[in-house]
Amino acid sequence: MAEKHKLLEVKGLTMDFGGLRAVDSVSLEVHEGEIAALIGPNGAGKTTFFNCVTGIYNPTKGDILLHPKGLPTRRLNGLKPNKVTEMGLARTFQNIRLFSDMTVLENVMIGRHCRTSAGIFRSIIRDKSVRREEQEIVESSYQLLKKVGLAEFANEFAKNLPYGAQRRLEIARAMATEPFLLLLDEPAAGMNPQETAELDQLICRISEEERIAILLIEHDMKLVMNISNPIYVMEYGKKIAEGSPQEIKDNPKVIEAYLGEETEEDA
Ligand SMILES: Nc1ncnc2c1ncn2[C@@H]1O[C@H](COP(=O)(O)OP(=O)(O)OP(=O)(O)O)[C@@H](O)[C@H]1O
Repeated sequence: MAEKHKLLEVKGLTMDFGGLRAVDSVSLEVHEGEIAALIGPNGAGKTTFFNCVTGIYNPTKGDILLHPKGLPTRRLNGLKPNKVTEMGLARTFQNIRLFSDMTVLENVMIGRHCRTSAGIFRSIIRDKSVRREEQEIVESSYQLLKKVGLAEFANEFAKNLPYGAQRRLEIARAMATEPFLLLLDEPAAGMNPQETAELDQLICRISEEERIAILLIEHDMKLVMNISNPIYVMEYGKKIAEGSPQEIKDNPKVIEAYLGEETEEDA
């Protein structure tokens, strides 16, 4: 079988906050077609890892390499978050970051703007081509809302959506930037079992139909074990295991790390 194309390659990533080493020499890869997961107990360094990869922090050490298909490799270290997004890597946040007083549709349109050509001057004078581009943004944003099951709420204020729907809207906004790799930080947090089951399906659809590779941080073990492979496990900043769901379930180091932690599955 042909080797899958490597999209993200992180080598020896280390992030210090003063005397605290939050991420300690972590390496991982995400390949085309994969839904990969990064798990670990609270405070293991997972979100810090995402923040380094997406330009929020400049890591202390290590390399973050993006290998877009058919394009040269890019080193992401130190790039600003908007540059990382432009390169095809989008993310959602653990704490929902929507524009709550804007409509659901407008929130997605903001994501699309990173792919539009009109500069500020042309946007102000709104020439014909800008108006056409805007119409296209409305249409494609609406199509994305359909994909995540939120089309009927297009004109609702984002703040009025139920929690699970707000998380789906965040995913739609990230998809609007046309990524080939999507990082989801605890997408199921705060969701009820019904919403989590729908999210499970949505993530699989994004992977299969949109051909977007996914790396997700998640505490809901049922969701992780259902949909992701490979799974990477962190504890105290270090990667302690990687493998298939079965390998991770059977790994004594992982079992040890989670002892005493109440997982969502137990809850
Ligand atoms: N900006 C920061 N300044 C100082 N310390 C930080 C900062 N961000 C994170 N940390 C620390 O780094 C460690 C890792 O935190 P991080 O949020 O990455 O863990 P996590 O695995 O995502 O945890 P959780 O599952 O609870 O979200 C923690 O000890 C945290 O307090």
